[in-house]
Amino acid sequence: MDERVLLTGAEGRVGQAVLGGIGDAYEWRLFDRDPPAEETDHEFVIGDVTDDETVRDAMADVDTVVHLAGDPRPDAPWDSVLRNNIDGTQTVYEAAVETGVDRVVFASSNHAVGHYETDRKPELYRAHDDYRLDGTELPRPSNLYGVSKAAGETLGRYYHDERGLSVACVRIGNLTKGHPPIDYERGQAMWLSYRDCAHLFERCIEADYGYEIVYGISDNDRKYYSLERAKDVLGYEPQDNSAEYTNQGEPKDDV
Ligand SMILES: NC(=O)C1=CN([C@@H]2O[C@H](COP(=O)(O)OP(=O)(O)OC[C@H]3O[C@@H](n4cnc5c(N)ncnc54)[C@H](O)[C@@H]3O)[C@@H](O)[C@H]2O)C=CC1
Ligand SMILES: O=C1O[C@H](COP(=O)(O)O)[C@@H](O)[C@H](O)[C@H]1O
Repeated sequence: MDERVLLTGAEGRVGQAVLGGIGDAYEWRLFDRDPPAEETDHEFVIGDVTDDETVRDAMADVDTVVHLAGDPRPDAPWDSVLRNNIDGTQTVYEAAVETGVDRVVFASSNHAVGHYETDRKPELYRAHDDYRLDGTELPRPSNLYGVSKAAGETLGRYYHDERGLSVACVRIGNLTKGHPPIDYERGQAMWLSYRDCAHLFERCIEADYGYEIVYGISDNDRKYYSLERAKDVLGYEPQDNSAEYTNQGEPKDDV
């Protein structure tokens, strides 16, 4: 509870999953350009992540930044990802080193490596296929949004190597609440449940590391992302598996 954590993009889906699971575990300062939709007990800063002064001020006395704010749309246009994702992320890293923050956890995406799927789909989405990406591969973005996420990872590498910041980049799969994506093989292979999401970000706040790229998915039978690095370095222990649900999202126990 002594650890003070700044959460950018707190009002979004990932932010709500994190706060729903580990909202009581830390002293949070929430940050979003939108005001809170519901009353919150946590400190809340309304601001834009491209505004360096507001971002620096929000980092006062902060130990860790969980940086989620950005445009999450796979089809987002260049001007939006350039501003919200690339400029915003550089602003966050720079403010972190200037204010003495220990670590930044960056929300990267499956779309940073989407083109590894091109010649392997749909087979790699299936449980019998043992092809795995493990985080050591070069980016192969599927869109300009994925390019912006690869840029965020590279900025993190620079701020770690040159400025000594600890950085964990989580290539998040497909976060959905309650059950895996319906009728969508790709989404089921990279499903991240809400509780596994909260637990993974808790591990990113707690573990010791220099610079890491890990995959953020549940322990799905169908997976094509390795979870070894997240388990070994962060101590990630996922609880959920999309194979426990039907293609329509019903728990198999109930069917
Ligand atoms: N939801 C998912 O399955 C995945 C999400 N991600 C990444 O996780 C992060 C969060 O995604 P979601 O919660 O799904 O998106 P979301 O759209 O639900 O939430 C994003 C939040 O960031 C805020 N925001 C956007 N631009 C901002 C700016 N310039 N300054 C301040 N606040 C800003 C928005 O107001 C919103 O509350 C994003 O960076 C996204 O790229 C990555 C892979 C999968
Ligand atoms: O990065 C993201 O990825 C997920 C999954 O991508 P999809 O193309 O299979 O839907 C997406 O839902 C999310 O909005 C995005 O931020």
